[in-house]
Amino acid sequence: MKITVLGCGALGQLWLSALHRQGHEVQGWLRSAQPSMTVHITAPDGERHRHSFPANDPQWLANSELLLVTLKAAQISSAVLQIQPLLPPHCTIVLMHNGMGVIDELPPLPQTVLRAITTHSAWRHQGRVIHVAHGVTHLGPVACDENPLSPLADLLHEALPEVAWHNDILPACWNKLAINCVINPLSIKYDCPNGELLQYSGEITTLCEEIAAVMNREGLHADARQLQQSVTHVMQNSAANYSSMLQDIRTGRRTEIDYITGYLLRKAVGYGIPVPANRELYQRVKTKESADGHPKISASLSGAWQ
Ligand SMILES: NC(=O)C1=CN([C@@H]2O[C@H](COP(=O)(O)OP(=O)(O)OC[C@H]3O[C@@H](n4cnc5c(N)ncnc54)[C@H](OP(=O)(O)O)[C@@H]3O)[C@@H](O)[C@H]2O)C=CC1
Ligand SMILES: CC(C)(CO)C(=O)C(=O)O
Repeated sequence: MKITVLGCGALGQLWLSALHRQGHEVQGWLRSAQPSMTVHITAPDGERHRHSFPANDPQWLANSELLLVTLKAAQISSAVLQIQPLLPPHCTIVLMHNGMGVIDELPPLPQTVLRAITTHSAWRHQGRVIHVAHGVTHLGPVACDENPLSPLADLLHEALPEVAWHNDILPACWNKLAINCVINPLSIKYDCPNGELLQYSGEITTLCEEIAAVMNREGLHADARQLQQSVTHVMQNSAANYSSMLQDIRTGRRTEIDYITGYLLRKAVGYGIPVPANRELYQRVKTKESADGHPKISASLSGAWQ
């Protein structure tokens, strides 16, 4: 398959390399104007892969059957809208990111748009991508009436397993959102790796109760105790890791809080559900972002839950 990967950071390079090794024709789409890029991956078992890829070829884009978008949530809508007119109508666009709400920023497009979330873990270090741990990628449409594209899940699964197809991806997105709503901002509040958050179980219970209340109004049948179990499980499995949000704060980058807790707060306001513990964490992260010189919350979000 002819594929363009938009956003060639940690996750994007992982997919570029994996899809190439599976025999697909893959190019990267970069912010900087350059005709090629080199990817170095260190796999979880220590095996190393190095390969050069074409980049930014508009003709390649015009023939792409898949646009895999692996940008940070706030970067997606403007970047996709910039190149979308060059895509053929039969190209499938897959948005693979943490958080929710990006899809609402996009107008209806002629291309099919799918959502993906992943629990793979990768980070960039000295020009390399370290694939820290394998995970599961969940893929599917945000509205159940799309034509099933489960063969795409099979294709992605062959490149970088596990990939699971969902006829409705929203429950999987909400479960991941819930985990990120708890771990990411708490890791900033306590400035610690994920495992150290296990000691704040009372606070985690309150956060999960608020999140479950919003999820239930979304029709997801969430149970606060089960959510807390999932959160605890992720904290234990990633005990030594620093959350992506804490890494963003430490490296002076904009966080994804507006698409994680921010999304939850917007939904909570819409349903009239009080979520004070989550709001307190949201404001804490925004204050930290502003203190570090990051852009304040975007106009479309401002004041909605204050
Ligand atoms: N890494 C991981 O293990 C996981 C990541 N995720 C999610 O996946 C998404 C991507 O994460 P990750 O790969 O870590 O993020 P990165 O920041 O490593 O990658 C994003 C890449 O996109 C580039 N970029 C930014 N704007 C543009 C643009 N307009 N056009 C082209 N390229 C652009 C960035 O360039 P530059 O470096 O110059 O800014 C960067 O290389 C996030 O939502 C994250 O939360 C989810 C699970 C695991
Ligand atoms: C699940 C978690 C919290 C793992 O660190 C994550 O997805 C992140 O850091 O963004």
